Amino acid sequence: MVNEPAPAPSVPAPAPVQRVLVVEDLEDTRTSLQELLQMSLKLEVDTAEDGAAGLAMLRAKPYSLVITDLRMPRVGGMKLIETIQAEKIPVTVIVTTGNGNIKDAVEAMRMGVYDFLTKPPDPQHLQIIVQRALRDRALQDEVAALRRELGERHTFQNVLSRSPKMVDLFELIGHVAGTASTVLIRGETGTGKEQIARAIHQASANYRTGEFVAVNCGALNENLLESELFGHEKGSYTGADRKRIGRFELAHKGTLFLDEIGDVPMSMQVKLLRVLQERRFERVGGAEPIEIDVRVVAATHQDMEKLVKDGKFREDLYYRLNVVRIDIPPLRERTEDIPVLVSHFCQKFVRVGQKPPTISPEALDLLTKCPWPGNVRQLENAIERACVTARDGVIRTKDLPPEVGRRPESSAAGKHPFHVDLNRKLPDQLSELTAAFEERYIRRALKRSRGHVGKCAKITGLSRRSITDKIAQYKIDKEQFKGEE
Ligand SMILES: Nc1ncnc2c1ncn2[C@@H]1O[C@H](COP(=O)(O)OP(=O)(O)OP(=O)(O)O)[C@@H](O)[C@H]1O
Repeated sequence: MVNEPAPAPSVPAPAPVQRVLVVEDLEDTRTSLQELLQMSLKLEVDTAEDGAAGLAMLRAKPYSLVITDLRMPRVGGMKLIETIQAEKIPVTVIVTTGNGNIKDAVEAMRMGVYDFLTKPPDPQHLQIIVQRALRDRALQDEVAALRRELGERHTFQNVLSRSPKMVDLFELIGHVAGTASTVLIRGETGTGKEQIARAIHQASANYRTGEFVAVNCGALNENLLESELFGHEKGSYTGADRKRIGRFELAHKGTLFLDEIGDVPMSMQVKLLRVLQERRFERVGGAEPIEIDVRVVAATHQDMEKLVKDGKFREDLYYRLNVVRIDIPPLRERTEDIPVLVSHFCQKFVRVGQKPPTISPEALDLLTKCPWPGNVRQLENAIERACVTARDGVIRTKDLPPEVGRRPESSAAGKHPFHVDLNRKLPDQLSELTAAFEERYIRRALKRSRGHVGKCAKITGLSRRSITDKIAQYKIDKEQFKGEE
């Protein structure tokens, strides 16, 4: 399924430069605020004398921040805030208020404004609040842009999908990106858990400047895992002849990907829980606490609730990890992704100096019907192989591995041809049997005639026209017989 692109937003796009609008009816206050912001923070600052004028300016050009008085003639600050929200204008609002009107400011805060300042504002305080508001606005705009990108393109950081379930998941990534939350990704092997973890890292404004560090928790025994995650001091155990920096430290300001989290031994689970709670740990054999700011993304193919129920995984750690949960559906539940993935892998594995191969409809049909127990990785491997064997730039059924369900014989394969099912009517079963026999016969004849329709017609005693019809009816890829005997 291909979703329609999101409609173009009807509000002005977020401000590319950080422009501020001061809305204030008292001329002196208005100009002094403008000058202060221009001089101290070098910002571009416009002014309006009331809410109506301010609104007209907000609709005409993009601003990052509005600093507005609440009590003004014509349209006051509250009305301005309400309209900004109703029209979804992407701008941050700070209100200014006289000392006696704190109640109004509190009411405005309840409506979702960023902060309030009492008049006359202290210049230093004003600078700090405005800088913070502009920084947060920039982050919000970035996340919003990212969400639009994810929603529209169905592609992010090489994660491709056309499936509505996956597109929802992209939205979730966009949301998670703006937070520091721990994420638990669940999915069968090869569904793309690590790739999604990388996408979260890349999308996170706060963490993408650091490293993406992956650890396969299932591949290491308890001691190795501890030293791998936390590092060790020189001489902390026999053989530790040098200090070693652990993965948590390497991932500082970045993302730590804990793959196969369900395999972490119980004693290590306690240690992991402590780091997640306190964001600090000591190296093995060390006493000095090391503070870290890391986003943890864990992944598993296991049923975590069952592990918890069976006493193999700590419940408290499970809840710590499961703050945001991402379930990646298996490929067989999103077959609409198969064509787009196939074409992506054809481009990835194109042979040097050649154009990426195309795929025959019969081969694509087979790929769509395969249950793919190894999911996207298995599909990737199948296409990599097919790119090598494909002739004339086309991947045909014969280029696919047998496990994808390539059946040179009857579609009734697997069942005894004379399987009698008394729960079904005889004529129905007879016509199925005839069709299965016919398909088998035609395949054999095509094989002998090396895919040549005329010769196949001679062998079968049917017309060329009938052979062509039968080939279409049974979805036979006659090209696969070329060169075979
Ligand atoms: N949606 C996708 N678009 C493009 N490539 C994908 C997608 N999903 C997975 N892949 C590719 O499939 C392969 C397997 O993905 P990945 O290693 O992320 O899976 P995994 O779920 O972490 O596997 P495992 O459970 O075995 O650790 C990778 O080469 C990855 O690039």
